[in-house]
Amino acid sequence: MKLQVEKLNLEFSGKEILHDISFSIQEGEFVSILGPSGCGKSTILNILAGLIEDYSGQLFVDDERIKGVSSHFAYMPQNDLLLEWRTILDNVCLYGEINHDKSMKQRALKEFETFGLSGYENAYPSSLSGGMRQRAAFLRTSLCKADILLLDEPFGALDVITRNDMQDWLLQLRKNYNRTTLLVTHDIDEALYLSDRILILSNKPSRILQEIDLSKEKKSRDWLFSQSVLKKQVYELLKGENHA
Ligand SMILES: Nc1ncnc2c1ncn2[C@@H]1O[C@H](COP(=O)(O)OP(=O)(O)OP(=O)(O)O)[C@@H](O)[C@H]1O
Repeated sequence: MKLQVEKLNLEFSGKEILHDISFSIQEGEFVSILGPSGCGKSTILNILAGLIEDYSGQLFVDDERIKGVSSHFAYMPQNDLLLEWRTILDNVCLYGEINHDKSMKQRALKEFETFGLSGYENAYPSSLSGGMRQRAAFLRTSLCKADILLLDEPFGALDVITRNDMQDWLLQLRKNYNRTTLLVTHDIDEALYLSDRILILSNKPSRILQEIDLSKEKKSRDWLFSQSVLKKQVYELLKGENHA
């Protein structure tokens, strides 16, 4: 499904946060929003998830206008929000339980191996590593029958090696799961490595400074290491914004 965002504007307490943000995401595309800290990245996801309603502008999914909470989106916030008293299987099936989706348990069990969680179906979150917890949270999000995944800094709290492993895993996963995804990150490497397209935001009031199309690139860690010119260009753009 295609997402179209038209002229999003938002103020918090009279302070302009978002200024005329417009972009679209095609079916199956993986798009990242990269921007300086506090520029409004999470706010954009919160608007899409229906958690903020007092914005101006319009949202369309396949030309249908949407407002408020919509079943088109599955949202994974920064914190994994796993419930410590529920097993991993019960955690990943939480939305299925709420929506009386009886098929979810079967669908979930089939995915444990792909998500690197085999054998942990009946374990509790406290026995999982940070990376495994994020994969469990990601499995819970992707089991939702939503068209578009909204990921807010999913690997932000992980150490650099685990974070890289998770990025490698997600890139692999994308080859089989062609889900339309909008990722928020402030990690340049992560955005370059995972995205078909990157939207770079300015400082507040944020607007789109630049779009980078990477859809034709063959991604690998070696490809990422060879992108020093592009990385420098993005870094200087963001650094200029931090000092603006
Ligand atoms: N509910 C709210 N009420 C008032 N101001 C808010 C609210 N939520 C966010 N803000 C402000 O809006 C701005 C954008 O916040 P947001 O969390 O979207 O930024 P971000 O780019 O995701 O930041 P970070 O990279 O640090 O996670 C910040 O200045 C923040 O303080």
